[in-house]
Amino acid sequence: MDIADDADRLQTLLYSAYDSDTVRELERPLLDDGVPLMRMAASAAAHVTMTLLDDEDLAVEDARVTLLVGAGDNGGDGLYAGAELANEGAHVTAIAVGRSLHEEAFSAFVHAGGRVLALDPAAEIPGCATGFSAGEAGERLQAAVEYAQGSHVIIDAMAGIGVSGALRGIAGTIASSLGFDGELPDKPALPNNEPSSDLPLVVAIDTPSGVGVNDGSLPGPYIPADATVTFGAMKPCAMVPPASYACGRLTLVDFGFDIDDCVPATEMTDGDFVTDSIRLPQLSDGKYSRGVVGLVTGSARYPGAAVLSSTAAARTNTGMVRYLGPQRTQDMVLSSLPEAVIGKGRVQSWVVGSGVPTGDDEAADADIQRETIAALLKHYALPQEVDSEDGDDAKHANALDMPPIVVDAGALDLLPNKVPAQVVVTPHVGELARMLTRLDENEVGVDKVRAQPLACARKLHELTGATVLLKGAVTMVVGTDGKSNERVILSGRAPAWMSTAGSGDVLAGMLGALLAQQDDMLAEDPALVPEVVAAGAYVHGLAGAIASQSEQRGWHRPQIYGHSKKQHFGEIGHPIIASDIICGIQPAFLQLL
Ligand SMILES: NC(=O)C1=CN([C@@H]2O[C@H](COP(=O)(O)OP(=O)(O)OC[C@H]3O[C@@H](n4cnc5c(N)ncnc54)[C@H](OP(=O)(O)O)[C@@H]3O)[C@@H](O)[C@H]2O)[C@@H](O)CC1
Ligand SMILES: Nc1ncnc2c1ncn2[C@@H]1O[C@H](COP(=O)(O)OP(=O)(O)O)[C@@H](O)[C@H]1O
Repeated sequence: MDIADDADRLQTLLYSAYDSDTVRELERPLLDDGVPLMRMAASAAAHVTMTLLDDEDLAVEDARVTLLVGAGDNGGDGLYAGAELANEGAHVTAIAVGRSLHEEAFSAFVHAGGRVLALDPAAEIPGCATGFSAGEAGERLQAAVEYAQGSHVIIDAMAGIGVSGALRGIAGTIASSLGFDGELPDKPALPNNEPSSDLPLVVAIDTPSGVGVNDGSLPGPYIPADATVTFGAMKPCAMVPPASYACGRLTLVDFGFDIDDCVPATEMTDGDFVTDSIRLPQLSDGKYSRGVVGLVTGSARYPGAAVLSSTAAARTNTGMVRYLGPQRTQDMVLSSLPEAVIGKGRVQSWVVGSGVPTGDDEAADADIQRETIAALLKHYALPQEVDSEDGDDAKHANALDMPPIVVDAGALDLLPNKVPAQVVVTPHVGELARMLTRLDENEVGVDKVRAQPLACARKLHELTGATVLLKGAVTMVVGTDGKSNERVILSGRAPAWMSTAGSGDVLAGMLGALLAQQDDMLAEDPALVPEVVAAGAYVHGLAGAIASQSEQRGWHRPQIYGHSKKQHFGEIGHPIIASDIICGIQPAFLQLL
């Protein structure tokens, strides 16, 4: 990545997340130069807290603040932030959840008038009572939880990027008492990630304690935040659900990390990224060179999907759509889309399975669409073993030469075990759980996919080689970077109004169209597949946002500390049906080009 100037660097920071090891490498040269990162981090966290108090019309001198403090540097940030708030007149109490505290931050905190309550009987914190009995420890814990619940703000500094696994011990008990354990974060989908007005407000230091920092999972108890102040660069938990839903409003404190040679762990699409994936019509173009999409979608049982997917494909900057299906769906497609061509012919991409029954469906046996799809998908099967026999090499070459294909809904259970990267599978969480159960031969429940969606999408990519698009409020794409590494690109553009029947059929058609436009480039460079697919999810989300007149979205980029403008009140919008998303496609292109 070549980041030409600071504006480009900031733009990259806003849409990239780096894993904790990378962040530690990035901070090292600054720490070696004596840059006071912890003081800078703490100061930003204190300011964000004061802004939140101000928004709630609470004077800082009247505010009761509870700090939950771990023994590491995350706790150090919290204590310095607490010291600044105490110096401003707030009443700040630190609850120590570990056996020690960051020494200098602790003394700054005490010097500013902060109080400390230790919960671990074996704690060694100068000036704090230790060595109490188990019974007294239980009473202290209960008192600490009640105190925190009764305060105006909780600053969560129990653990940041140094956490390993699920929160255990006192930190785990505090998190399950004040937050959630086993439940996913949920709240009304509002524009601008509005903090709730319920007290206490929760400000997380760097990351909410208990979330999977590097994969956005929720391995155990965690405390959802109204605001998270994160340092240096985002970590994946700031953009990958469900952890991203627990971060609330994000503020990024830019330390000036040199990210030039760093590969992000996850990237989020933005409008500029998407514009690069759209092929503009050329002077010499004809309908065939602009891309022809072939669709085997809809069925006697679910005919509407044929119309939604074909119309969406036709509207997404393509030369032509060819439709294959039973007489009834053909008639329906033609009556909504007279431009469609019925029957076989050359295509630059396929879309299969939307509105087709799955193998478990009683309508599956009699469904001719499944037969057509199964026959087509056989051409994409790769040999399972690397040391293949002679015939397998030819099969391998044929599979690689096939046009890109979007495998949706009822076609997912027909996917061969190993396929090339131009095969794009588009499950929602339930479908992903079923696919993993089939391919991994272990029962994978929907709850597991909900708690660890990125890990599950990665697993499916690893098992099959397919580019995986997992649908949700934040849609995740896991594909290849072309050098045998994986690339994760997310899109959080869609408003929650888009969770409506047929929305996924529209997405499948749009993806097919974008892939058809780029088919020659994709064959040369499979690393483009996840880019084009994530761009498709973004355009789909934007079309839905335009249709629903909503400024709500699955993910909001962070505010850069010190650069933030006051947020305007965004429009929540109104309900839509999937056909409305198709009407939003043209204005979405107008906005992007
Ligand atoms: N990046 C930057 O530029 C800057 C980073 N900075 C800050 O440093 C933070 C990283 O600090 P860090 O390395 O000290 O680790 P940290 O997050 O405090 O966690 C360690 C503590 O957590 C505990 N613990 C661990 N696992 C646990 C579990 N499962 N359940 C329960 N407890 C568990 C562990 O306990 P132990 O295992 O020792 O018993 C220990 O007490 C970073 O997030 C940011 O805030 C800023 O200061 C400035 C610049
Ligand atoms: N809460 C949400 N916020 C934004 N978009 C969502 C949300 N839930 C689902 N979506 C989007 O709606 C679409 C639903 O697709 P799918 O589940 O396949 O529905 P269907 O099968 O009815 O077409 C996906 O593109 C998904 O990303």
